[in-house]
Amino acid sequence: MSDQTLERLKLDQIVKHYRQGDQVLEVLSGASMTLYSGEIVALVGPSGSGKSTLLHIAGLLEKPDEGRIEIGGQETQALSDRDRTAIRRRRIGFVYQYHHLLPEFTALENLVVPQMIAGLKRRKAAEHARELLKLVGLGERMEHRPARLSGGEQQRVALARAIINRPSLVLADEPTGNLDPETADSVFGLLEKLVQGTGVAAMIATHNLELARRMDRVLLVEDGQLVQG
Ligand SMILES: Nc1ncnc2c1ncn2[C@@H]1O[C@H](COP(=O)(O)OP(=O)(O)OP(=O)(O)O)[C@@H](O)[C@H]1O
Repeated sequence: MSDQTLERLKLDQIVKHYRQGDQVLEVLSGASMTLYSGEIVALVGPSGSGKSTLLHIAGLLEKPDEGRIEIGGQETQALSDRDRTAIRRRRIGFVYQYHHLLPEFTALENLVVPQMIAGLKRRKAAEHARELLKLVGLGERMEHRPARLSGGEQQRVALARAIINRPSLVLADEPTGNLDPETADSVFGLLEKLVQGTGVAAMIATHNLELARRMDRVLLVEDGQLVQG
């Protein structure tokens, strides 16, 4: 099997309810999808349709009420919380609308920390972080804290952080939602460049339909299900 056909994420008949007072809200009612190596897929749908919920479930941050999740061919339902965390750390990179960088740390340190948590020595981690920061165009800004970076630069660091431990899956929730159209475009271009040829698969929730059209596929959350757009 070629790398391009490897399953990175499989969601099968995912059901998720939330309780709101006496009411039960069914957000996902049998959502299924498969994401293959090398694909960048857009996740679209109206506000409140369940995009973030789906990403949280795919990223093993939340459990569904029903359904199966496979990450890289591995079933996850029966795993302990500890094993779920291990998969999340090793295999999944997250990007959010707000960068979630550590504010007291420089751009460089923000990339060093997750690598050290994954077991790398500081020197090796710093070397790798420098290389990646140069690649994302921040070679001159490595020692800046997030507050001293522009919104676009912060998201470039956040993207670099998401892929620094070489995940096989990147999940992004409105990664360009806070950016002006031109910066959004360049941040998305960077994401494309970073995952191209690496075999990483990415699923990106967005309200930006122009951006969604540039991706390999569009999935629409509609009535709790996923429909090919
Ligand atoms: N922890 C929670 N408890 C109760 N209800 C929740 C919870 N999380 C989400 N919801 C509800 O589930 C629905 C789906 O929310 P979700 O954030 O997944 O939508 P979304 O498509 O990502 O929206 P947006 O585009 O506005 O970010 C919403 O009605 C929301 O209020």
